[in-house]
Amino acid sequence: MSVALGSTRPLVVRTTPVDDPGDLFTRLPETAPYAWTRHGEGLVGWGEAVRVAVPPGPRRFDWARDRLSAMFAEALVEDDVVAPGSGPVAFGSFTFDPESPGSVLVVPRTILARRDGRAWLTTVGEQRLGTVTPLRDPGRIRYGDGSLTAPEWEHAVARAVRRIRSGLLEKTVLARDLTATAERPIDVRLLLSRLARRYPECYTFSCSGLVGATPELLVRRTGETVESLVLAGTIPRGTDRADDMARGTALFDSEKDRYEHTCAVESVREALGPLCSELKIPEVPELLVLSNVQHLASPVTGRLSAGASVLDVVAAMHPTAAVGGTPTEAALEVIRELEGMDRAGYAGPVGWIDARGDGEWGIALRCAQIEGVNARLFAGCGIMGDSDPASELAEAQAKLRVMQYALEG
Ligand SMILES: C=C(O[C@H]1C=CC=C(C(=O)O)[C@@H]1O)C(=O)O
Repeated sequence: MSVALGSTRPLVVRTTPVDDPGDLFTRLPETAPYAWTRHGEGLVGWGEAVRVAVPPGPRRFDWARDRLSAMFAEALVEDDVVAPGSGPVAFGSFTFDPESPGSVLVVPRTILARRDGRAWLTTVGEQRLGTVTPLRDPGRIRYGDGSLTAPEWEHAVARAVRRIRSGLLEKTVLARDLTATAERPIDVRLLLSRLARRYPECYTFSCSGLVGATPELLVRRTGETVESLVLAGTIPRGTDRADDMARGTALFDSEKDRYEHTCAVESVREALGPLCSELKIPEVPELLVLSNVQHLASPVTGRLSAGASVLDVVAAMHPTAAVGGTPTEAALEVIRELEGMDRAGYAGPVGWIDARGDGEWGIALRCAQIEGVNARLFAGCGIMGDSDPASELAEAQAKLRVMQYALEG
């Protein structure tokens, strides 16, 4: 099923260079902003020229690719920039579970981009300048439990640990949700600005109400080159520099975290290997230090052997063991049974694709689904046979603080 807003005639797309627009978020109108940025660069969009509801099912990525290829192939495009992200672009968010509804692709009416010293504006159809209103504060935020209370979630972690120890699987990832209610409608632009300022290393995203700052790049495709940043293994930040360094070292030396990380790296190797003629994965991870936590991180690069689009690569990679587990099917079964919730877009792929098949997709972590005054926040942790439920809860709380900060400032 697909729903096209506006005309079903070919899209008329025009991309022109523009002067450096500065902070991209200051150009966004309040209604339905789209974003994918890091270190002040990337794409923001607004208005909806086309919205496509992707039907659930195991072939949803292929369906989405075919639908977009057909739409982009018949578009009338004038592109004076010709760079990844110029010409027609769709933002997208896919649910974690292929059987859950809610996966969506949107071609914004206007996209403003800034990258490598260049900036450009893409318009689809008639140009309508969105009115930029001042950012609005949502007022006091009240939090509530999501599907499980904290003790219930610890209990679920303990059950997962028992399953792992019984030999049914090696690793799973359990997530929890929190609800938040604001006094006034939540202005997504305010969340984006706060997230980008505090988490410049992360990819700040907004797509159809799913808003967050993820450190985990699932895949960037630029022509034949693919890049990914595999994360798994986490420790909260320390209280001072010495404590921070000690924790970083402990994370690096932790057998549990190193093995958890290896599972995630191997799942990426398995997924990318068949698509690539060349794949470089470092033997030893590095530390990624964020404002709230530190992660074990492995930057991966590869050369695509056949003309796979970024969505084909996403299809092959999702779900990695950083958000699913090892082996995948057994881990997903444990998640379905123990989490007691639908993850919706959390831990699913989020990002953008252009008509050349280039694009950037992250794993939607450190995020919330926003609707009016309501938000649903998510965070999860890799669970191993020696996981301690209380430490996993503390880690989940540290991850939830990203969106709590975005809401409260
Ligand atoms: C599942 C999440 O994080 C994943 C990514 C990085 C580190 C993780 C960990 O150490 O557990 C998780 O695998 C989340 O942030 O909700």
